[in-house]
Amino acid sequence: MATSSPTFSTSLPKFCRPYSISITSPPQVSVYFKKLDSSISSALKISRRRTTRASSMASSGITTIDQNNKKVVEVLYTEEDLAVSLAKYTADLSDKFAKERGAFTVVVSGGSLIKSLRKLVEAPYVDSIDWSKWHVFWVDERVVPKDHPDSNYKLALDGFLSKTLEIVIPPNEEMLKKSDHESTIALANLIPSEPDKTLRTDLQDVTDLILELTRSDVTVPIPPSNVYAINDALSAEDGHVASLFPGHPLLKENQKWVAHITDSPKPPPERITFTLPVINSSAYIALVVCGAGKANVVQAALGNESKLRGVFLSKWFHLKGS
Ligand SMILES: O=C1O[C@H](COP(=O)(O)O)[C@@H](O)[C@H](O)[C@H]1O
Repeated sequence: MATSSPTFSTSLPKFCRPYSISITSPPQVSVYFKKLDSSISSALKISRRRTTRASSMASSGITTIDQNNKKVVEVLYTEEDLAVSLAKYTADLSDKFAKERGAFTVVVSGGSLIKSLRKLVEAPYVDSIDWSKWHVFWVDERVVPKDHPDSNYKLALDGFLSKTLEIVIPPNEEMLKKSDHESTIALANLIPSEPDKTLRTDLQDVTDLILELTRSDVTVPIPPSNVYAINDALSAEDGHVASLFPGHPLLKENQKWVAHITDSPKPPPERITFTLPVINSSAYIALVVCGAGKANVVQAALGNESKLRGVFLSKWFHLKGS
């Protein structure tokens, strides 16, 4: 895993320029699903032909293994099992990064992922995880007030983060009232930094924030290699990741770290999002897919015509038959 600290200029860091990013190769997914719908099975044929190792059938579902003997795609049959597996995976990574780097930088999406992360704030993980090492970012945020039901920030705070740590989340009425682009960026990115573990509430463009973190001793550089990004995407209607929608020009953005979208096909129309090069510079990317309506997009994504253009997954959690 790379540990280099990039040199920054006022322009975009080198590793965000097209094709110069240090990224891991997309995992060779070896798939062997016994119980998939015929539509999904057919989409998996190419992968299956490439299978070099058999999958194992765990009590909770099917685990697939790549050529490096790493579990890549895990199909769970209940949402409960998915949440347990996701918690273990995340807790293990937290442990690894905390020990190796002294920090664990996590990027979360909104959506149903937050509910699926609930096991992390239950025993045994809530006590075993060193939460003080966590640095949490949002992969995308809707431009709405932070107390709005559509806010990914609020979703994660209510459903997950406020139940962890002894994080003191100072209510900041002024910030909560703001709905402008800048405040969304600032508040969408919370840093429970040591030692006070409080939320950062100053207005700051997220790019500057990342650059500051990158330069600081508090944590190791975010891109290219110490981030764990967890996405809940593949929405029924489109198959987006973060606020990057199939067919949208923003998918091709390769100069900015964070981009603004004003015509999101999924409401609300105005959002901010990490760009694909930044997402792909994560050391680990997990995709959590729940919901019957997502079957078609799963088929496309696991097949050759991926709608997740260019997202290199480390781990895919798929809830079967929901
Ligand atoms: O709009 C968004 O939706 C997705 C997924 O939502 P879900 O309802 O299908 O779970 C989420 O990944 C993203 O962060 C969010 O802004």
